[in-house]
Amino acid sequence: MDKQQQESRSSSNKKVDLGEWVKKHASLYEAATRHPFIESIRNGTVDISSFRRWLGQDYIFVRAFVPFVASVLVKACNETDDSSDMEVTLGGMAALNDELAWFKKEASKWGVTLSAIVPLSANVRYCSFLKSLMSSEVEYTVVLTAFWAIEAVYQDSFAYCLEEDAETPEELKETCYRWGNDDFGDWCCTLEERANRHLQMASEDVRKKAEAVFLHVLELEVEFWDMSCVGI
Ligand SMILES: Cc1ncc(CN)c(N)n1
Repeated sequence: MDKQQQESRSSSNKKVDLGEWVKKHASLYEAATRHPFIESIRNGTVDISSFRRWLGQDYIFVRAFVPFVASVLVKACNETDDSSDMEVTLGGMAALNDELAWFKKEASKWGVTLSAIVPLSANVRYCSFLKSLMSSEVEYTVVLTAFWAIEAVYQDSFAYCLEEDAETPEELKETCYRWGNDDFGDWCCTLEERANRHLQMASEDVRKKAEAVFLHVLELEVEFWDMSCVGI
């Protein structure tokens, strides 16, 4: 075995997992999952105009998220022969169909006209980041990490609003339940396991890219919540 092979063998043996990155970057992870907007839902002081802004902007985000998830699915089919990867991503795609219908129903409940929503700059930045990840140049391990991080932030944030001591207003519980429910939590864990498996096999270079993408997702999530709160 030559030196390069030895290096690549030893890097692939190194234990990497997303839980370790969450601990390593705990303050940014916390900023994304315990944001003042989320805290305000949880303690019942949420400003309803902020909630309505979030709802309209998130509908636009989810529409941009669909082609991103489709691109993850294409990479899963091309780059791995493990059917579990395809199944977990396909499950995510199916959930997005319901999610878009849910946004329409919720928008009419809150008097938000979705066709009139103009994407705000934090949303534009996030959607263009998703687009950049759709390039065939971006490795499957990197996009799987991004996919997990994007979903995990919502799961963690909204599950927090459903904890026993939360004072989330009744009319917002359905929103929190959408991402905070246990089934979605289990699905996120499966996605995390798949991503960990690929990170474990990846080169050091790909792991570095995946970690940078994980951090960038957290920053964009913070900006997205900030955007929802402007003016309070
Ligand atoms: C901004 C954002 N991040 C994550 C999710 C969860 N799919 C979402 N709907 N919107």
